[in-house]
Amino acid sequence: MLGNSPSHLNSLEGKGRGVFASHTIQRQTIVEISPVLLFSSEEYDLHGKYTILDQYTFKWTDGRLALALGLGSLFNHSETPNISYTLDPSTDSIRYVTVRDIEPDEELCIFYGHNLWFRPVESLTSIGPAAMPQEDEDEWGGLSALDEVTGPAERYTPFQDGDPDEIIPDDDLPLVRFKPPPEEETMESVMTMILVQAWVVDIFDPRQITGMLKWLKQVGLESQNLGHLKRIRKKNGGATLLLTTSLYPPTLPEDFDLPEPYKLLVPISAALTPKSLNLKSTFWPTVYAPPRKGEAEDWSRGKIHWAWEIVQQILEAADDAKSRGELPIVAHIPALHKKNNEDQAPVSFTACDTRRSTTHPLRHAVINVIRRVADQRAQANISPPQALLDGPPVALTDYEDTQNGVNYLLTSLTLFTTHEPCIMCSMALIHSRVKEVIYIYPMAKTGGCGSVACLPILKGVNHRFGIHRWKLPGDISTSRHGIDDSIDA
Ligand SMILES: C[S@@+](CC[C@H](N)C(=O)[O-])C[C@H]1O[C@@H](n2cnc3c(N)ncnc32)[C@H](O)[C@@H]1O
Repeated sequence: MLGNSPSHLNSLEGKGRGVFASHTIQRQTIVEISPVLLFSSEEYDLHGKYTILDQYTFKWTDGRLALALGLGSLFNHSETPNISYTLDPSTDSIRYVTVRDIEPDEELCIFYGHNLWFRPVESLTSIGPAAMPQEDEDEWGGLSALDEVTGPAERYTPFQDGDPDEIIPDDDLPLVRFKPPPEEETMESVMTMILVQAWVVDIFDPRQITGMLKWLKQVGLESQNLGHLKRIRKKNGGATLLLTTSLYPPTLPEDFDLPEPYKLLVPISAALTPKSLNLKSTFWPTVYAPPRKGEAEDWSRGKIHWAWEIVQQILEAADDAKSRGELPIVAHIPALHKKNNEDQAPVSFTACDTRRSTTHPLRHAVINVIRRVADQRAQANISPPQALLDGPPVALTDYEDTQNGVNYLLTSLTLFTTHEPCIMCSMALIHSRVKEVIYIYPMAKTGGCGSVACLPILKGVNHRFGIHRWKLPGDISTSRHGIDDSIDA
């Protein structure tokens, strides 16, 4: 270690030399500025790629090849880097900056890209060969053409071992929860709440109620997402039974001799305050669920593992989008399970931002992915079920137009996105009733999920969704998915 230098070299089994912190280093500290040696691709093809330098060279901003001097060539790779780096063509140098606080003797690592030419020591428990580099996509090293391509690397994924149901404490999570200020459900927000159309049926003989509740269970209607509403409303000695909020009424069991079901407007969410309970219950008996202090869903090991994999996938998809000339913004909705049909393979949706290729200013990744879900739903709903065909003729388009709530496309679903959604996209997510949003890069000037504004907590907005920022891979300004911070994602 030289003088007061923040870092020093050391060796690690399986990695060779690496750079280590000499003392505690704070987040956002420049730990190294390495001048680079630049040489042409012809020189590289003729000589460089046949030498050890091949493991240290990478593509410079203008297509030439670069070798970092100083410590720059000695940072090892990590999937969870604590150092980000910026290429500076004006000084032909690279700046290395810490992305979080660093402990003394901790190794300082950067992220080389997804196409490694070696197996990282962290992944040695997994089976299969390491991936080969692809010249155009790699940011670091391994630029020589290789003899055979052996498939993608088995990625090292934290949280994959151990009990998947174990709840992980917030401090150990790879993400940060957005904590909205405490809220009160005001009369105004209750008045602007959105109601949804539901099918109900009158039951005149109270002895039939138990039988009908059993029937709901048998046909799977009981498990529908209506936990915020009571099932039965008492009426003139009889009762009205809430059946479903689906587009079409269910076919009722014949042995009960019930009248035709009809539609009613019912609240879309539980009541947060006694006042809203009174109001909502005038539409339909509603459950009272005042928000518990600090209420937030726990993260299990299994859920983090699931999310981790998806985060890596969308980062790769953003690389792809970038290589096609699009903005490197990707949104993904995993595993859309069809209700009451568990045999159906889960469907997931991914879309990237296509503003550039379509020259259409609204083709944001989030809007594109919601559209995909809508298209899929539209296809699934193309023909009316038998119950409707048996009834009086109804024009399908009129029928759909009158259905409040059929457009709640993302109920119970999580949306992943590389960049914090802009205000337009955050509003679209509210309309779609998404359950939670996980984004990687905050957008300080345009983000609608906590940066510039937080749409789901605005007055008059009647749907809340959870917001999480993934802690990786660090600062957008130095990331490979960096975009102009005035662009709305
Ligand atoms: C740019 S050099 C880094 C410094 C290198 N460790 C050394 O001693 O010269 C890249 C090489 O380091 C090794 N390396 C870097 N990160 C690694 C990791 N996570 N696991 C195993 N080897 C790694 C690989 O051999 C790779 O070709």
